[in-house]
Amino acid sequence: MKRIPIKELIVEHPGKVLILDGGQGTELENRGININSPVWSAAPFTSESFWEPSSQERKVVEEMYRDFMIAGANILMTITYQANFQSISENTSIKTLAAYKRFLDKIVSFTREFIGEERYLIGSIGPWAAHVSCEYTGDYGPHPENIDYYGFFKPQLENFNQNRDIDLIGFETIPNFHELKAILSWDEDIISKPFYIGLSVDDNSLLRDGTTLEEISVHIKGLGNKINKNLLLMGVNCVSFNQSALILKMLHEHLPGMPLLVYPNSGEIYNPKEKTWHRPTNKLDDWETTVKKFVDNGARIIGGCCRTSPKDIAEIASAVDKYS
Ligand code: MET
Ligand SMILES: [Zn+2]
Repeated sequence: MKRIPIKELIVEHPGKVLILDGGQGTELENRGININSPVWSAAPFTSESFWEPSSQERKVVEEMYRDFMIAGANILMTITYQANFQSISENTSIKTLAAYKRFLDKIVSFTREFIGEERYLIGSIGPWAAHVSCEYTGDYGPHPENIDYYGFFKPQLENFNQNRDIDLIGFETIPNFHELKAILSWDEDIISKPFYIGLSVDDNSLLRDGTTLEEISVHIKGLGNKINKNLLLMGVNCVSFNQSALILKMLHEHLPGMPLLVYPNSGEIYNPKEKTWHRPTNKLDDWETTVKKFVDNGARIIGGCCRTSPKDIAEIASAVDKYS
C-alpha cells in the first residue's frame, strides 16, 4: 500500500509513531565501507563503480537498508548527511551544480527504488558543522552570525524540495543557535515541503553552543504565525542515549504542541581528531523503558543515530508497538 502524505499522518493520526532507521554512516562503516573521507558516508556514491549493478559497495548499502526494514523501520534516510554542494564540489570530481543535481537525484532514486513506495524517505541534510567537523561543539568561530547558511544549504535544499521521492527534509545535528535561527527564518518558498530540525544537544541539555532549550522555545514561540508552515517536527539527534529521555521531556515541556522526533546515538563518544568512538557508557535503561518515555513525551518519530544498528531498531520497534 502506498504511504499517505507524511503531514497527514503526523497531524491527523496523533497515535501513530514512525520507526526511523539507525545511523547510516556508522552502520556502513561497521559493514566494512570506508567513510573516512571529507564527504563521509556519501563517499561510496561518488565512485562510478557504485552505479554498476554488480557493485559490492552497492550491495552493502542495500543490505543495510534491508536489515533496518526487517527490524521494523518504516521511515528511512538518504545517505546525504555530508553531501552538501560545498563538500562535494571541493572534494570530488563533481564540480558543477548540474552534475551535483544529477548526483543527488541518483542517490534518491536508488534509495526510493530499494525501500519501495510504502515507506517514507527523509532527505538528510547535515549542518554547516559537518563541513568543518564541529557537530559536538557548535563552535562556529568568532562570527557565527555572519556565516551564509542559506548559500550553504541552498543547492541540497532545492534538490530535495523538488524531488517527489523525498517525503520529509531533515536538518540533522544542528549545534548552533545562529544556524537554527537562520533555518527557522526561511519561508515556504525556501523550504517548500515538510521538514524537521534535529538539534545537537549535550548531556546538560544545552545546544552544543550553550543555548538553553528554553531560549530556543522562546524563539520559536516568538515567530508566531510567521513560522514556516512546513515545519512538521522538532527534535534531537545524536544526543547520548542515557540523556535522551530527559532532553526530550524538557523539549516537550517547552513546546507542548509540537510533534517531536528523537534518535539518540549509542552513548559512545566521538573523537573527531582520531575519527573513532570511545568509552561505551553503561546504558542506564534499556530501549523499552526509554522508548516509553519518548512516547509519553510527544515523540512521533523514533530511531537511532550514530553507532546504533538494526538490533537497536528492532528493540525500538517492539517498544513502540507496546506503548503507542
Ligand atoms: C553525526 S549524526 C549523522 C546522522 C546521519 N543520518 C547518519 O547517521 O549517517
Ligand atoms: Zn549521529
